[in-house]
Amino acid sequence: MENLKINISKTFDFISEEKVNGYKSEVASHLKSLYEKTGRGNDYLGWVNLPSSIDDTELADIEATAASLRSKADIVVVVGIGGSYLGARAVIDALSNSFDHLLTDRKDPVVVYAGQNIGEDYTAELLDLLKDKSFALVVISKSGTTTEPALAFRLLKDLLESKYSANETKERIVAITDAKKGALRTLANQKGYKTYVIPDDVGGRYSVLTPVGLLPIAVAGIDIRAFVKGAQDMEKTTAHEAENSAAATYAAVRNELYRNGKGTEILVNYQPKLHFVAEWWKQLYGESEGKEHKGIFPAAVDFSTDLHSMGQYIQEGVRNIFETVLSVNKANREVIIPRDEADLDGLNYLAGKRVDKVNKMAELGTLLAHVDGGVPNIQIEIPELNAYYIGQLLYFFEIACGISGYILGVNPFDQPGVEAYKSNMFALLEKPGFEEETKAIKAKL
Ligand SMILES: O=P(O)(O)OC[C@H]1O[C@](O)(CO)[C@@H](O)[C@@H]1O
Repeated sequence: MENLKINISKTFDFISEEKVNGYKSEVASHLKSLYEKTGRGNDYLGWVNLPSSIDDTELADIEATAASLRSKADIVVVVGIGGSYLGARAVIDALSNSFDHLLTDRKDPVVVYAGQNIGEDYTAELLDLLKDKSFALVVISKSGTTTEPALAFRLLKDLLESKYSANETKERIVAITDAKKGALRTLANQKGYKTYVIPDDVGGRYSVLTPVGLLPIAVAGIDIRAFVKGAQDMEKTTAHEAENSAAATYAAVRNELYRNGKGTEILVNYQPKLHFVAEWWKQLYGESEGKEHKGIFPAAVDFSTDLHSMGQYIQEGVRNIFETVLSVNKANREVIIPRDEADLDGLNYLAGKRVDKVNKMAELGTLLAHVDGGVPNIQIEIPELNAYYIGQLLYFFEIACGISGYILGVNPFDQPGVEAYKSNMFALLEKPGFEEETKAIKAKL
């Protein structure tokens, strides 16, 4: 198997190669602090060795639970938000048929999501859908107290309980949460649900290689062993190549771009299946680096779709952006463009070529146009879209994020800023214990 590669040559019109190389000793020392767990936020570094520490028993247990849910349910609802949702969705969407939910001759249950928003219509429509369907729940919350998934879980659990016996309901719920703390842990223990533990030292956005990601991914019928193997190989390669690794290069180059006025990074894909990899990446980098009034703003686009909406801005708007392109070498499927006698659409010059050829030329043409327009470009080359390379990619981004956050000079493993909206929401909802905040916030209205 190959490794994914990084190409930063198209940044050197904007920053100096020498300067990027100058980060090497700093990167080496940050990698050392990650491996030795001595840097800032070191009580949340359990993810660093997750790939190499997952054992066969754990994988087999997850596979058995997934098999049981798959045999019972036509729809499995994954309830969670943020890091308790995005990793699973990123991998499942990247590796599933684009029209998965419409396939009728299926052997895998349809995976749908809840608790990642508080939309009442979304909730009502989901409850309507599930009423007459055989479904199961995987509820995921590290804290066990996050409002969005707790609310969705209460409603979905009620529906399950109204359809099935207490014992059958129990068989259809799996909870993934803290070993001891939180409302979800208390409930799961009381009801006797099958549970998995999110280790104390693994934060939500770094948890895709724990049962948080692995169980839903296995439920979707994806080979979690290949996914883990990809991450393991990336863990080994990064440790071995250290400051010369793809992760080290990515961390260095994006910080050098940031120091040169490029405060927004746009993650670009040309495969719509990667949309949720970008959503996962946005949380990873946004929550890790956006603090102390610092940090690159992580944005994302799906090309060529968004070339017809965002392309103008990227080409000619404020020059504070750079792009990181997820470039997939080889499409998994082949579609040949047919010849047409009349050629009224003028497409015969493409006859006999693959659709992927057009996509690749759109990618290359865009890269050159954007660089010419003043947008530095980083390319991450992924040999093909499969579980192994997605495993490599996600671990690559995680370790690069740890290094990058340390270069930036922040703690990449906390997220204190997320509490502000929660506190306001609780005050406005008059949650017990928030009486003072309620008074204060009402005075502002
Ligand atoms: O797993 P939990 O505790 O429900 O948290 C979900 C998400 O919410 C956050 O804690 C932010 O509120 C994220 O960091 C996390 O990924």
